[in-house]
Amino acid sequence: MRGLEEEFIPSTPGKFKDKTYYSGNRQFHRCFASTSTMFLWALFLLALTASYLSFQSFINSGTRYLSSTWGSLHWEKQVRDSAQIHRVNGMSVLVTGAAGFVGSHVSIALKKRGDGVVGIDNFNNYYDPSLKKARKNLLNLQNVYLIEGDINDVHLISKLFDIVAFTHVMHLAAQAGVRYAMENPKSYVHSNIAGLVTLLEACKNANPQPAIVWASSSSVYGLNEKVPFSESDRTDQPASLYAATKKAGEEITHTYNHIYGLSITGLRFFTVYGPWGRPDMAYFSFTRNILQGKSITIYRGKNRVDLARDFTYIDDIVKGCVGSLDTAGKSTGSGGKKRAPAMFRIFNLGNTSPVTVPMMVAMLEKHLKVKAKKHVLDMPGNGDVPFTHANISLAQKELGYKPTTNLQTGLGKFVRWYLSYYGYSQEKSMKE
Ligand SMILES: O=C(O)[C@H]1O[C@H](OP(=O)(O)OP(=O)(O)OC[C@H]2O[C@@H](n3ccc(=O)[nH]c3=O)[C@H](O)[C@@H]2O)[C@H](O)[C@@H](O)[C@H]1O
Repeated sequence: MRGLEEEFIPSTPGKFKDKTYYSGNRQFHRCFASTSTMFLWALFLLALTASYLSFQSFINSGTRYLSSTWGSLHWEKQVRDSAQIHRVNGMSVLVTGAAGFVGSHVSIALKKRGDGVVGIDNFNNYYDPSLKKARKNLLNLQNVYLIEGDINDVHLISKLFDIVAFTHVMHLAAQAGVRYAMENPKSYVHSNIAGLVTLLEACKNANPQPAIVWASSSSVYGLNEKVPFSESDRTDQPASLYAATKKAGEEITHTYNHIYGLSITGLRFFTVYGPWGRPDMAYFSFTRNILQGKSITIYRGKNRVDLARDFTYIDDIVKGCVGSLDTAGKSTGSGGKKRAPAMFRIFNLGNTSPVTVPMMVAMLEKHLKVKAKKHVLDMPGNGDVPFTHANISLAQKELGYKPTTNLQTGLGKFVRWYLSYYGYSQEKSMKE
């Protein structure tokens, strides 16, 4: 009887011709050979995959570093560099709406004095985005990094707080404009309510929590007839959806202050104007139309009373914003929990000297040296209020706020900027 070994391994290979054995052996060899080949192939494929993956990760890290899209290493570096503080006791500020009128001015003022600034703006087309791009170029010159993104983007906002321990948030991103709310109500809810809440959630979760200064509006005084408007006056009669969303913002921020210990300062801006302003505002569109020889519509209130605004020059508003950041108390929460009561403030930032709309037009005519073609119309029921007038004593006391530019001077500066930016010609004005 052949042993097991004999059965499979011939004593003299090639001599033994047993068919059964031979074919079994061949099968064994085939089987052995194919297993080892497969093993080798598997090893080879494994090595190939490993080297491919490491090459891919090398490529990825290179691309991540070089790419400027958000989340890339290069992007993170730009954000960190821009947030770097260059003065003693400086702050690191996230400015939302930084390509906007007030946002761009505040960002530059902060950066110039050595604070760290990172801007974010969604560059929407409520008015010509090319003006926003031009403001972005100004910010670039001052080394302010401006991210193109929406405050509703939860991932982007929380990523920003992961990268930088912002000490302050200057929240100026909003859907502005009183009358446009009738055309596009949802955009007010999207930016002024949903966007605000997204931002506050990120601030609440941040560690450390930043102090927040944000733009409310004089429009919250609505149909109030008591003048001048004081912060303690009633604000429960908004005349437009814009005003209602700003008032809602005041209530929402109060909630986050109360529950999570966020330090909040709300600023009620009064019809801000000046160089690099918003083309949708009356002083701006009137200038364009006067230069183009087109007529302008001047609204008139009940009983033929002229409408009036407490027009406030941009540099004064910037001082109020910076003063608010400088005096803001720290937020007290951490890990989403309030540790102690935090500061909650609301200030009027106005000029304290209202001017009627026809008077404003007369000033523009003087600066432009062109007569306006005026078309006077009774104020339509579109959300407008007949007048605004700020009492600024609280801001004076707490922030040292003191407006220094009257409308005549401020419009002169605006017109000089307008002409240098757009020129006199109609062709250039079409850029708006
Ligand atoms: O303080 C604010 O919180 C708000 O200020 C600004 O709103 P308003 O004060 O309404 O400014 P603006 O539109 O320039 O109209 C000025 C005057 O011109 C009158 N007006 C306007 C247009 C027109 O064609 N004719 C006209 O007579 C008009 O009836 C009004 O009497 C911001 O836009 C707003 O976003 C918000 O920040």
